[in-house]
Amino acid sequence: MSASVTPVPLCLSATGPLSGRVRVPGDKSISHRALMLGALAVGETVIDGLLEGEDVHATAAAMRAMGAQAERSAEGRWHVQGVGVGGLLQPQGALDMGNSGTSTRLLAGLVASHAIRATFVGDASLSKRPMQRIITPLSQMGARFSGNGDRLPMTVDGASPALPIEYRLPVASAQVKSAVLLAGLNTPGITRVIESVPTRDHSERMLRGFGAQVTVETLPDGARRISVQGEAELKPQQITVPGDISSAAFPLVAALVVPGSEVVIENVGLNPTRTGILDALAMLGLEVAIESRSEAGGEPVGVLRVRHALLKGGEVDPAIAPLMIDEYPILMVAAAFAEGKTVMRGLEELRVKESDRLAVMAAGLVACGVPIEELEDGIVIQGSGGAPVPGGATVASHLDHRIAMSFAVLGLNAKAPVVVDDARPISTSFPDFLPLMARLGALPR
Ligand SMILES: O=C(O)C1=C[C@@H](OP(=O)(O)O)[C@@H](O)[C@H](O)C1
Ligand SMILES: C=C(OP(=O)(O)O)C(=O)O
Repeated sequence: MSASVTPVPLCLSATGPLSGRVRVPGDKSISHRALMLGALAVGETVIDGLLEGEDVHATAAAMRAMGAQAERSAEGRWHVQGVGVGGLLQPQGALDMGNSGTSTRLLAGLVASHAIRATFVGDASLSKRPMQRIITPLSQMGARFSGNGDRLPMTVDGASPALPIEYRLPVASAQVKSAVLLAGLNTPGITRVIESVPTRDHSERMLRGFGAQVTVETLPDGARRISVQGEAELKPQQITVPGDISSAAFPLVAALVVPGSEVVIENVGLNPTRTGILDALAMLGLEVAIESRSEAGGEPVGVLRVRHALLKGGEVDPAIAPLMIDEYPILMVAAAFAEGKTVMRGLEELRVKESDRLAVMAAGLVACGVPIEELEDGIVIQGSGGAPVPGGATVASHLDHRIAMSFAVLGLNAKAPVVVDDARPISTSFPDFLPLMARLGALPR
């Protein structure tokens, strides 16, 4: 999916203080969902602030291939003409999901309850990621899967009518929860998902916003049961996508680790199911200041101000993992500069992201001279106490945007430059990462 077919290395080295005010691009999770639900509504949904990263483009292309229209107008506003729940058409070719797990798993849910067949393909990273987690519940709803076991390429034959199920998530995963809820939209009766641990709730919020009947109950054991009434009629919406806290985390940690820095980050989505990174930093002694809170697209938004600070090592409560799952790589970079040891556990899910983020971060940190111990489900990092880390290594990004951006940030306070072997994956989620960092004063060499 990337424009260039050869790796594009990126070299970052120690910089002076970072300063300025920046605005992060639209939230990736919310952008995918806005396109999908817009494509299932009857009429035109208008979206402002959509993330224009490769992952979201993969979703837009898939919705077009299944009959919806999704176009960007000159001023950057997206217009989606939906086909209505039940109206998705058989795509003519394979759906190319690129690097995007969210596109694949949520769209498989949509296809699962339509009388169509779709084949999903992806890049080398996505083709290694497990799909059994969606195959199990969607098969119970009547969809049939064939292809390559629980890996892509994967063909889904949707069921019509699909069967409503009640499904308890065996792993904390918003993608699996959303796949089942989206399948439930075109399923007669009520489809229910139970999650013992809360995960990002953008699907629930946006389904309600589009007029679907969604209820959330707390069960006696504390789990949440989310129910969606099937054969829903979705009403088109006007959506403003808030900025992505997962993207904001990179300039935030950059300001934290580069001496003398002070950075303001605008338009940061602060949905409580996404703000675990702020809680983790607070556990390590840093309260990030939140200024002027507002709301966008049914989600809380705020302005973050962060200054250089010395974190204190400690234990990050594993219970917050689902609320910051994508921010662990950059939190590990923050921990590399803390005073003392930081322990992060409960992170098995990191092993099945765009790369095995535990192994890849561990290898990159070791290469950059940061003492670590990799655990089965986590990592222990010995911080430098604020001093520059040695650096002076080339780190492999393994087609993983968050790994590439994390090591770019590490390079900003390293004795010798840090090279990321391939920066192309950054455009899956944060195409403007380098220009934004440059505006703050961090220029690649
Ligand atoms: O639902 C979503 O939009 C996402 C859920 C998370 O994945 P899991 O559900 O696999 O934890 C997260 O890692 C991913 O970046 C986006
Ligand atoms: C895990 C991620 O995304 P996805 O699962 O959509 O590939 C991510 O963005 O960090």
